[in-house]
Amino acid sequence: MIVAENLVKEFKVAERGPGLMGSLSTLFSREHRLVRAVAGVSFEIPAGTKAAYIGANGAGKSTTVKMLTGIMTPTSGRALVAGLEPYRERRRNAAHIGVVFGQRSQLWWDLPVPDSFRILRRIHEIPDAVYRRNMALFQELLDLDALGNTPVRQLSLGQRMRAEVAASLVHDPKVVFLDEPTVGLDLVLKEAVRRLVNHVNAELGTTVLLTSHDMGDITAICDRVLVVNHGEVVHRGTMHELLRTADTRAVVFEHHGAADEAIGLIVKGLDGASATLTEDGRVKVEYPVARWTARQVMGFLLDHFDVTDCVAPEPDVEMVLRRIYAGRAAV
Ligand SMILES: Nc1ncnc2c1ncn2[C@@H]1O[C@H](COP(=O)(O)OP(=O)(O)OP(=O)(O)O)[C@@H](O)[C@H]1O
Repeated sequence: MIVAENLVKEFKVAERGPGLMGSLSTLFSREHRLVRAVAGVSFEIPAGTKAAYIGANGAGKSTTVKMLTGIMTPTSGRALVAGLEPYRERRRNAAHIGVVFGQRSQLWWDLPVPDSFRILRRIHEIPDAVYRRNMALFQELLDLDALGNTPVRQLSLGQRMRAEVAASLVHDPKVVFLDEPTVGLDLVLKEAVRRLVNHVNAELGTTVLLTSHDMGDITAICDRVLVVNHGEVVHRGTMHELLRTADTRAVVFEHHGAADEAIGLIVKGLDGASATLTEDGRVKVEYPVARWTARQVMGFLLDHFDVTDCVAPEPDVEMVLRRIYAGRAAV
């Protein structure tokens, strides 16, 4: 449904000297450098998939999404969304995609939210039954009525984002691009947006591409993950596969005996491992996977302690991503 084939986007940026004179000379300068925001990205997202497109600030996510939504033309390579090249066929493409861009609004700035929806209904020629069904769903989950007749420009960020997410879905698009869709929302509304996106995906098979720094959004919505770093995709797969790239694993256990003695013994016996006391009085062992297998660590614990309970928690997704962003892991 969404295909990126070796997508590249370069920007020509004027070289700027220091200080005010530097800024002024930029106006006349012929010195430019090329910024490679997206450096040959390829991926395929099948219909009905909910994919996360994640990466550090400046990694090239928004630029990729701008090419996929037709706002920008690639320097080279090709994008296909539901069979169309978005930047060549912007109007046809707009009919079957929905977009939320944190900073850009698809609503009419000087009009109240209900007016924007009436206009969108006309533009997309949305059948009555579809419009009514969707507006009822948005009301139930996002309480759009509460936004009243305030012009969009006077809404808070969170209020506007509720309307933006609804507007992106009002015409039953085949594909929805969500760039930071829960920014500014409180916990209850974040949850509502996640439910809405999951609902339309389950009911209508809507393909979702989500860009977010909010790990809660990613784990609650996405079944696939693409991680981009310095303009290139460095990981693709399921969330589980992403977590398996962690270079440390953890085991948390309870035992009959003193925790501080256990901690000392573990640090001595398992080279490179750390052991800490958890808030609820259990011992957490973190070990490098390059040095120890789970079997060896479990064997050590069972040999040395009278273990009464033991769990192996999933690696922390933020820790895994920090490592990838820092350039120490490319999968
Ligand atoms: N119009 C532009 N002109 C020049 N450089 C640009 C332009 N747009 C983006 N860039 C540069 O391209 C790189 C990628 O930017 P992009 O906005 O795609 O990153 P991002 O991954 O979406 O970041 P964030 O998480 O901060 O939103 C950055 O170095 C940015 O400065």
